[in-house]
Amino acid sequence: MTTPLHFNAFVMNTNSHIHHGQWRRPDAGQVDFNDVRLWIDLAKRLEAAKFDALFFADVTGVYGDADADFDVYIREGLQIPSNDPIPLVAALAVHTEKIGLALTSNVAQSHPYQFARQVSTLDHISNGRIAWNIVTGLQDNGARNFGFPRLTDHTERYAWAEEYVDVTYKLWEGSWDEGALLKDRESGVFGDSSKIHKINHESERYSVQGPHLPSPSPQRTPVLYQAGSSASGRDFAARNAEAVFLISPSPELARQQIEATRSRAVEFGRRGEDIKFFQGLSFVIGDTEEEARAKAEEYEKYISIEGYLAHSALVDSDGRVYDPQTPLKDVDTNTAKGFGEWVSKAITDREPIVADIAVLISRSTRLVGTPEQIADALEIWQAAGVDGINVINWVIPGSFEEFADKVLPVLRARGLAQSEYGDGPTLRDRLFGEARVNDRHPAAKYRGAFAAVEVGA
Ligand SMILES: Cc1cc2nc3c(=O)[nH]c(=O)nc-3n(C[C@H](O)[C@H](O)[C@H](O)COP(=O)(O)O)c2cc1C
Repeated sequence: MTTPLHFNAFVMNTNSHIHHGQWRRPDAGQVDFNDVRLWIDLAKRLEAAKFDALFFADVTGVYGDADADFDVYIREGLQIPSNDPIPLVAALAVHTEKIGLALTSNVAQSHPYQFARQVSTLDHISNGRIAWNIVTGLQDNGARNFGFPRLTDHTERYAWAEEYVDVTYKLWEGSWDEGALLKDRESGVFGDSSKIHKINHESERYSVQGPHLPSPSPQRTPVLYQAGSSASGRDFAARNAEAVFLISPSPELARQQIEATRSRAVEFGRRGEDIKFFQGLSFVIGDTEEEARAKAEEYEKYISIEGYLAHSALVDSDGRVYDPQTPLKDVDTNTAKGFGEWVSKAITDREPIVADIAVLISRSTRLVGTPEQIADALEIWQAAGVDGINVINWVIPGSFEEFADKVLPVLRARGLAQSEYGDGPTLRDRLFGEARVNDRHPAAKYRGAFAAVEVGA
């Protein structure tokens, strides 16, 4: 039997998120991202199309060298200006009923006590539809905005994330026992203090006494997303993630990453199927192949070479984005060496230039074709182990509308997309068949763990 794929709409509360330059198109609604009505309208459309979730990426500063100027980012509207997804998700929660709402939050940007409280509040407001994309940052500027001299060392960032999630797991899973909230008007007892516990957490960075202020929300722990690809990132995912976000250049490479992460998860006492993998893809859809190709060419006219280079931090030693015409052999960058090697392999009939990198990035996870051809390609991704797709947009809302109107019906006919939301009120119910993290997840060990600790101890 065919299993339906899951579909998320991948967005950011900004003008230019992934496909830089497209905001100049006349149908690009994302220029009005400050207007909450854009997002409410999008969330409703996605829910009508039975998308699993609306997924918000986020950053804590600008890309590139923290000491360089940032005029490229401003000119392009490239993730600046950008708004915080958390209050936006609250607004979307009250205008929708079923769709999951995923937000990104960096461990450096807020204290875990405060963050855990915000998430519990959102999970209450949405009746259990919140997911958290756990990130550790990619920007020196993003670190400096929170009082750190630079981005913390890579391995250390993941150690920090482990410490951070540990605090939140204790608050979400351990601080309140089941049945602690009584709301008993007769007896005049609102909560049962014998079932509510301080967590007395002490670690290198955090000291948190507790108890958690909110009462348990439908999911308690939100659905946990993560996107690390390095060895330490993968270990973190194998231990903690319930969904992993990939931008793999091919199904075969996705398969390798999925298998490696799943077998690592088993070493940590979890099961391979405890983690779902979402590949990021963008789509150019035509009624015929020719129409799709023509549309792809039209999108390419709007591509901002400089935008892609700036986003991928292809900058010189002074932190400046390279001139697009620079021969690749003259590039000396610390930041994006992998891209150079990739382009040199792809372009062999002439001298590759910096602009080639941008074009290749824009095409790397793009599927161009008829709805049938796209469905065929998605079957290949699914066969590689992918459970879902994060649909990356060119324009909002058009890219999602087109996908919903043209591709989803074909996928449904093949059993590859859901026609209705699954049972259960929460996002986790619909992904995993239960509202709470399963017993193999590290958060689960805190259930009841503080019950023996005397109140006030
Ligand atoms: C599809 C995808 C989406 C991501 N979204 C964000 C994001 O919204 N904010 C962020 O700070 N980092 C984001 N990242 C970066 C990851 O959190 C992570 O730092 C990056 O993949 C490098 O992984 P590594 O640290 O294991 O090498 C994203 C990465 C991928 C692949």
